Formats: sequence, structure tokens, C-alpha cells
Amino acid sequence: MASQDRGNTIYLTEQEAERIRKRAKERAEKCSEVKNNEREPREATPSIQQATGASLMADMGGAPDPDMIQAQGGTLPAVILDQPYPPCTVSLDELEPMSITDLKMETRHRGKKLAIKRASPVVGLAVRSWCMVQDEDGKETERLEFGLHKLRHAEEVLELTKFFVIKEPYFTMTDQGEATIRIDHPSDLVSLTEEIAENEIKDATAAEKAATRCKNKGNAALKEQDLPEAFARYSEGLKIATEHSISGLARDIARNRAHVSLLLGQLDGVLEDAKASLIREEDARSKDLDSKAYFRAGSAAYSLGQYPLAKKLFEEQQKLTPGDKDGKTYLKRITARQREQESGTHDFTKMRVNLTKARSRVDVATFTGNTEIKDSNSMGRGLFATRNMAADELIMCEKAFCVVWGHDREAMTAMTYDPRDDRIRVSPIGLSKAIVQKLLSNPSQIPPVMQLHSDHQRDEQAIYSTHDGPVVDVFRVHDIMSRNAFGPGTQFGEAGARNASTGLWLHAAYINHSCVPNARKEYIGDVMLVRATRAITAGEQIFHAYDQSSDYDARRAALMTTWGFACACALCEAETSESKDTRAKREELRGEADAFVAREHWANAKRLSIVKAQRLARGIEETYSKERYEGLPKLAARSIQEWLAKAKTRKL
Ligand SMILES: C[S@@+](CC[C@H](N)C(=O)[O-])C[C@H]1O[C@@H](n2cnc3c(N)ncnc32)[C@H](O)[C@@H]1O
Repeated sequence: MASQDRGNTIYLTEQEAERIRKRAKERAEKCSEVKNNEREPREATPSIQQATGASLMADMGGAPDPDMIQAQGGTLPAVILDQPYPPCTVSLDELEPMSITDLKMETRHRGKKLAIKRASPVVGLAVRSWCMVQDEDGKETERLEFGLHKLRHAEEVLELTKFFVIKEPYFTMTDQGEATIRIDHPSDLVSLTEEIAENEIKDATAAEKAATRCKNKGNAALKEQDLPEAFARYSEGLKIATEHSISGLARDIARNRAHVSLLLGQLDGVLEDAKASLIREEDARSKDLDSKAYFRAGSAAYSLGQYPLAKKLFEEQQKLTPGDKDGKTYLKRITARQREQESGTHDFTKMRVNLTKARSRVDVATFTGNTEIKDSNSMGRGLFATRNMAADELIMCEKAFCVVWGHDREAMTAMTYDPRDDRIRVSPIGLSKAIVQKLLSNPSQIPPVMQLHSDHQRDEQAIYSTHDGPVVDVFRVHDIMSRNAFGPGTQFGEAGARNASTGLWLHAAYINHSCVPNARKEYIGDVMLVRATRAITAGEQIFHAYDQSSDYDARRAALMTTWGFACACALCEAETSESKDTRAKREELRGEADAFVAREHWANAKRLSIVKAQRLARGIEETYSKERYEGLPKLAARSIQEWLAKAKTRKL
């Protein structure tokens, strides 16, 4: 079995594919057999010993990983999506406590919460991690598994602390038939990172001492570059200081936390904390501190692409510390971004020149002014032109919401099996991990991402946050990524299906496919440019080609597997109405022509080669009926025609 990965191919033999399907089926059967059964108690000591041994092995890189499979040329993870379920959307204080002994097999314990402590080291595997956990009193032991989204700020969540509360725990089975509590949605696991017990804080003086201790610990962690720890300590201190109305200290901690959040890419939080930290007094020190807060908030607004807000914040900063050079530089950049955003007049040459592997994320504004999103009938929503555009004109240009480059550590490709349609696909799961992380860090971005198309719509009312933080449905992110991600190509030389670069562009995601498109995509780093391939009139729908293969069967199969639709464009209609033999003959000739192009470089072409190329081109063209293909592209002849055009420009 071959699976297409946007140009590259990963092969999975029929036997391997069958093994994945069988594993999924057997697990589903076992789960339904044991549904609602009582949990079988575990013995603490051997369970913990087993996890400790497995963790050691994993750290040494020698632990057997049941998720890894052998595919063409090496191993890669196989992820069975199982039946997706939604994340918990209520706050901890609305859930009823339960204990490990209350767990029922194959059950999502709705309305319940389970407080646990980690009782073993974490076994960190490629896709999921697991460990042993116990009730708070240590009497019952159970296995806990965290799925694909197990990391936060590149660290194992299960290792960040020892104490957790699981919201609406899901008790199920591993593929190997072992009982386990399973976390898929990161928001279903609340880490209790607080170090100071509430009963230690007896009065305002004790509260001030405790909050100051947290602040100092946060500062020390920041010095050590341990940002998650600094964030946790500042958060704890801020909570104590706010609850006890110690306003000066609360402002100091909020200002420091804004700095850490900026470094962690938690931009929404920077804006909130920086605002909360403002002193608004006239003395020099207060002005200086407020200037810092405005600078942090302005930087966050800039990174979020909120240029009018960023401008306002940097102007405030300049009032407090007139002439500050860094603030001034930002104001200049904001003016440039606003111009780009309004008019689409970007300096693409400069963008290209400044692009490097290390600086692949380009500092430019998104421009969408020539387009609008509207209903596109059978294709769902689509992108439409709001004015006439000439051939080659820029229709839109957009900075990626998220890109994972092949050379990034996060790049990870897996074979995913989806029991909902029984298909095995090559999935850039590194991208869905990165999207989930970005959404958890920036909850304001959750609605625009969740509004994107997916085949599996949920009808329940979407809730994107609780008192415990943002809620991200990871199954939905996976479904959305599967239908909306594109590859920005091999701009930095990396190649291969295993580490292909992929990204998500939120506005361009509304562009539908046609095999006879009126637009083409180009990339400069993480920026997608969409240009008209012919004149476009206002009101016309914009189309680009998701798949450009000239092989009718391969193209239609890829459109169905990767994108879930059967194309009904004029070219597909023409090809569908032809006989199989005609299409097969054309494919054979295209194969010959492509081999010729690969063999003979146009720059060295002799007269004889040109004659041969002309014959090949003619042969392909003759397979196209004149009437049927009137005004339609002859895709199979594309590469040989391009070769001929280039060869003829040379003087022979
Ligand atoms: C990237 S999204 C495009 C925007 C999408 N139509 C929407 O409503 O958000 C890709 C999905 O759009 C639909 N689509 C795109 N081109 C199509 C076409 N030519 N015919 C039918 N459906 C199409 C398919 O459902 C596909 O998975």
C-alpha cells in the first residue's frame, strides 16, 4: 500500500497495514467486551518497579515502543485514532471527586474528577508516555497514559510535577490489553504545581512573605532559563498576592510573568499581565517600570499581528521613556506592517534575500484585502475575489499560523489509522502537536482555528475555556489539520516524506481546489503568496490545485484520501468521460516523456533531441480529443512542453 505525502511517498506493505487495522479492531472489541466492568486492583510494588525499569530503558533509548512500525526504509509511529471524544468543558470546582477504586472499564467518568500523585518515573516514548499513579493516600495504584500531546514547552507534562487532577477520567485499555487511565486532551489534566499549602497562609503578613518567596523563586528560575518553573512560581505568587490584595507585589509579579510569557510565546497572557502590572504614577521608577510593561505588551500585540494595538502600546511606552531606541524601532516596523496589511505592497525581494534556515519565519503582515470568504455550495465555504485582478497579480499573502519545518525537532510523520473511514494516512502529526501547543499558549486563536473545515463536525456548543485554562479538542485539531494543511516545500533543502515541512494558513485554508485553477501558491519562508494565473473578475471564486498530478487515477485517489472529495471540475469531467485505454496510453507516453526530461538536460539539447521531444509531445497531445479538451490544460504534456520551450530559447 502506498500513501501520498504531498509529493513524497511512504510505503506500507499490505501486511503492515492489515496489522494496524487488526490491532485497532481487536482493541475496540476488547474495550466493548469489558465496558462498565469493575476495575481490577493492581499490586503497587511490581507495577511501580515495572514502570521504573521501562523508564530507565526509555531514557537509554532501548525501551520497546509498541507504537513504532516498520515502513519503507525505516521505522515510524503508527497512531490509531480510536473513537474521538470531546475534552471536559467544565471547571474543576464543578466536578465531583472520585477515587481510583471507582473507575469502571472503558468508561469516561463524566462529571467526576480524580486527584492523583505520580508514583513512578515517566516512561517517555515517541508518541505517548506513561507512568504509575496513586490515590492521594497511596492505597491504590493505576497506570496513567498521556497521548500525543504529552509535552508542554517541550517537557513531559507528567514530569513537571507529582500531583495532578484528572478531569472526567477515561479508563480504557492499551492496544496490548492493559487497563489504563488515558489522557488525550491536555486540558483534561490539571497539574497542581503550587508549593505553598493554603493553611500556611494565616494572615496578610504570611501571605506577603509567601508571595515574595514565590517571586524570588520565579526570579531564580528565570535566571536559570527554566521558564516553565519561573512561570509556575510567578503564577503561584500572583494568586496569593491577588487574593490578599497585596497590590504592589501583585503588579511586580505580573510584570515579571509578562516577561516569561513573552519568552514562552504565551502572547495573550503577556497582554493581560502587562496591563495588570501598570502603576500609573508620576515618579521616575514607576514610569520606568510601566514603560517595560508597555514594551512587553506591544511586542506581544506585534507578534499576534494586532498592529493598531501594538502601535498604541508603543506610543504609550514612548511617552514614558521618550526616545527609547527599541520602542522606536518597533514603531517603524509597525508602520511598515500596516502598509503591507492595507495595500499588499510587500518587498518580496528583500524577504527572499533575508531568508535563512535559522530565520525562516518572515516578519511581514498578512494581506487579504482582495478577497472574502463566502458560501461555495457543494464545496462548503470558499474564497472569492472582491475586485478584478490581472494575471500574475498578488491575490493574497499570509503568514502561517503555524509551520513545522522538516529540520525542526518537532517534525514528526506518522501513519494514522482512522476507524471512522478505515483509512491509513501519512500524517504530519508534528504539525498537529505544534498547533495544539500554540492554541494552549494563545487561547484567543482557538475560535479561528476551530472554525476551519473538518469532516467530523461536532454539534455541541463549543466551549474553549474553563476556570482551569484553555480547552483544546485535540481530535478536532487533528481533523482540521488533515483537511487544511499544506507543505511550504523544500525551501531549506530538507526532503523526504518522513520529515516533510507542513503548515496551516488560516485565510488561505478557505481556498477550494480545482484541477484547472486560477491561482497558484508560492512560499517565502512561512509566508504563502497566492497569485492569479489568469485575469480574475470581482466575485469569481479563487481556486488552487491541491494536487497537480497529470495521472487521472493518482490525482483523484489523492484528492479523495487526503481531502475527502471527488473533484467535479471541467478537466475531471473530460477525463472521466474518456476510455480507460486512452488514459492508460497517455500515462505511458507521459512516463516516456518524463524519463526523457530527466535524462536530457534542455541546456545541452541537440537538434535530434528536440525532434524527439517534439514527437513525444505530439504523441501525448494526440491522446486528447480536440472538442473535449477545448480550453482545458493538457497536464500530461506539461513537462515535455516546458522542456521544449526552454530548449528552443537556446541558439543551436
Ligand atoms: C482547505 S478546505 C477548503 C475550504 C472549505 N471548503 C471550507 O468550507 O472551509 C478543503 C476542503 O474543502 C472541500 N473542497 C475543496 N475543494 C473542493 C472541490 N473542488 N470539490 C468539493 N469539495 C472541495 C473539501 O471538503 C476539502 O476537504
